[in-house]
Amino acid sequence: MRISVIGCGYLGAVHAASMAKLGHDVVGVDTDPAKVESLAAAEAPFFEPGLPELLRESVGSGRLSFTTDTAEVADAAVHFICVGTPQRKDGYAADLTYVDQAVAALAPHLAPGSLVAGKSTVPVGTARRLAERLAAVQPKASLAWNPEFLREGLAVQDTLHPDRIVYGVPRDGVGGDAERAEALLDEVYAAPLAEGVPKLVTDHATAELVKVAANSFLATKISFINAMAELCEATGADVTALADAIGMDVRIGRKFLNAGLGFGGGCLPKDIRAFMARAGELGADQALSFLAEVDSINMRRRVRMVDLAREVSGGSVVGRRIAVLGAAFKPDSDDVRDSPALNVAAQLQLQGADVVVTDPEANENAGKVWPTLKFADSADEAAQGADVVLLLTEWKQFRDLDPVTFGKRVRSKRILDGRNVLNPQAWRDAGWTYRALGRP
Ligand SMILES: NC(=O)C1=CN([C@@H]2O[C@H](COP(=O)(O)OP(=O)(O)OC[C@H]3O[C@@H](n4cnc5c(N)ncnc54)[C@H](O)[C@@H]3O)[C@@H](O)[C@H]2O)C=CC1
Ligand SMILES: O=C(O)[C@H]1O[C@H](OP(=O)(O)OP(=O)(O)OC[C@H]2O[C@@H](n3ccc(=O)[nH]c3=O)[C@H](O)[C@@H]2O)[C@H](O)[C@@H](O)[C@@H]1O
Repeated sequence: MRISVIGCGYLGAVHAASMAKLGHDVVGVDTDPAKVESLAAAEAPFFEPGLPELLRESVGSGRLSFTTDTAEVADAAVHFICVGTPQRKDGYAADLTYVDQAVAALAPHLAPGSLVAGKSTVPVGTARRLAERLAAVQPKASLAWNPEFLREGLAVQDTLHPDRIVYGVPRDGVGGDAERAEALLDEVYAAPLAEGVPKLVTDHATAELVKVAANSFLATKISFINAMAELCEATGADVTALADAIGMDVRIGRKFLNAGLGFGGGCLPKDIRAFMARAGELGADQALSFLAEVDSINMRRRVRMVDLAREVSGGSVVGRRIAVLGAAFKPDSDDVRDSPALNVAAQLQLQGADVVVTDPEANENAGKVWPTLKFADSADEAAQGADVVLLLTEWKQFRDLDPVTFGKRVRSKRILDGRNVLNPQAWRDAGWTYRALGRP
């Protein structure tokens, strides 16, 4: 089947390469010529485990190509919209400029009977609005919403073997032929469906809501445990033991109960804010008022980490050498969008600390956002002469640090574990002052 993928960033590049892996003939479209050039040369423009191998295989075999010209995808049967929907600069709402531009560029090239399948995360109601616009240009095309649930760092595996596949198909006469939309998506996802991945078919609005509801639930789970961490800090209790204990209840589950510096990235923070903004537009703002609390609990963790760094530095960080381990918003990614680690590093620098950051993959991206920070190639190099070390992104190489040998690098053995991943006893036994969020 011939497929186009419009927007080849963290989501689209992986989707395009994975669809080619499933045997489809795929063309990726992006307005960024440098990204297209890199992908066309089978080079991943960002770090994502497994993506380089997929690109090499499918670009090499000719099943996957990339272009900046939307006209080249006119013969595709299904067009996936994967462009960005960032937070608007003037508030919480999602910026739909890229979605609107992508659909406007695509519409004149749509073949009768083709399907536009939105994957970008959008405010509820967007699919209907786009369907009305498409109908005016190519009434024989259909539009579905097919939200994506992949996690960065595990994106290839999540795309090829998802937990579920959701189709939002036209149900009220707007957006074309529901049966055809479902049949085309079934053809796209024939391999995972044959593996037994559950499929849910619903209307546009429900599919749009499923995506933001899922991300809101995940964000709420993280902020819940971080609120418990605040209580633990006030009482001397241990949030990691608390999470283990409540997580053993199968109704609760242990996943996404890792307390620490909280959530960041290009999705959870902006998605909960866009959801609140949309609820407000719909006159249902009260329904989501709890998400404002989820957001503020999350942002408080960053402030708390800066306060802790100041506290262990004797009341001020001015002139202190601080080594920050991690810049990406999570391990196994080079993404620094709304990264808690980078935010803390920058706050400490603004307060007068001499900050050296190291991240196995994200130094370059972090340097573009905060060019005044210093960067090191390894934890050992960053820690040279440090007064305090902060572990803020839990890459394996940081989790595995040996407190004895690592202790030889620093000036003062003080470590703040922003992700609760180190063994406190082992670090204390090696002479370190160990502090963490939500742990005594
Ligand atoms: N990153 C992730 O893990 C996931 C992202 N999503 C959603 O997917 C969407 C995309 O997210 P990311 O890939 O992270 O963003 P991104 O910023 O990495 O990629 C967006 C890409 O779209 C391109 N683009 C912008 N306008 C275009 C146009 N008119 N035509 C063609 N290309 C255009 C940009 O150049 C960029 O390469 C967002 O709505 C996001 O919420 C959903 C699930 C997972
Ligand atoms: O819409 C999206 O883009 C995606 O957003 C998240 O995926 P992602 O942002 O890649 O990463 P997560 O693994 O969800 O982590 C998000 C943030 O939460 C933090 N986190 C996660 C889990 C936890 O227990 N504690 C915690 O602080 C991570 O450090 C990270 O900063 C969702 O997990 C995906 O299902 C969704 O598709």
